[in-house]
Amino acid sequence: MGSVTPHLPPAVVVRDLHVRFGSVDAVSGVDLEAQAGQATALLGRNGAGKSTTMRVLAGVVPPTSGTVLVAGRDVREDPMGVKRRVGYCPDVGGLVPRATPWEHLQLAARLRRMDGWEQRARLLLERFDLGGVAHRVTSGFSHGMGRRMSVLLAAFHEPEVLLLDEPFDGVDPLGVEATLEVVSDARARGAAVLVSTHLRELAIEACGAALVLRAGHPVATLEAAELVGEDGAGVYRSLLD
Ligand SMILES: Nc1ncnc2c1ncn2[C@@H]1O[C@H](COP(=O)(O)OP(=O)(O)OP(=O)(O)O)[C@@H](O)[C@H]1O
Repeated sequence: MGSVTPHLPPAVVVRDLHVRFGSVDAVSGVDLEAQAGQATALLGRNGAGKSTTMRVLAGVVPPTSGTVLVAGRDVREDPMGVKRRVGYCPDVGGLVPRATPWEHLQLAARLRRMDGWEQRARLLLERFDLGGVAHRVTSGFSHGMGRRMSVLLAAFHEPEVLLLDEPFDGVDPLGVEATLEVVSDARARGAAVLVSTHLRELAIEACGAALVLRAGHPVATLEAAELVGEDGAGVYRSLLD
């Protein structure tokens, strides 16, 4: 009998997710599966429900209803377990204004008991062109510098599931390149990656598949190839209208 590859459960499973804030239905009926080694984009206009979905996956916002499993943990039953297994770059905030990049990485390493973290910290800081400001408090950072630092911090501990919410927003080409490398490295070591963005072209570069949301509803699941070029732009526009 030939050898059989063991069937791994998906790293992320979302079934019929609903999130309601008062009278606002932020997310309505989202289904999603992400496998280890895959990157999936969450695409959609402002207010489509991308960040809310990411916050649920990060264990920060509880689902109103539906099932959400991240790295085998149920976000409702074990949000701390989820937080331990993900790396989350929120769409805004996430950095301590009075701490330096080095202090952020030092604290993350201590909390996660990472050995020999200094070399990886230095490498990532150089990759994101933050080596020169490693010891400057982040309160003075530009928007793009803050974005780059948030992506770096999310990926630093090599999480099972990497969640990047608007990682390209206001980021220069070098930062975009570094972020694409981080996504590619994470996939290569078997992490599942989710990238929320409204930038179709960067979603295609970073991810193999995309879930398009409109007003909280899932409207299509596409292969990245279906979104390429003029034809892809047309497909995307038609999904948003
Ligand atoms: N804490 C909250 N309280 C009330 N409404 C909220 C809250 N968070 C999100 N919403 C609403 O939920 C909807 C989805 O918002 P969300 O931030 O998830 O969209 P998004 O796709 O990430 O948008 P953007 O591209 O602008 O970041 C919007 O109508 C928003 O106003």
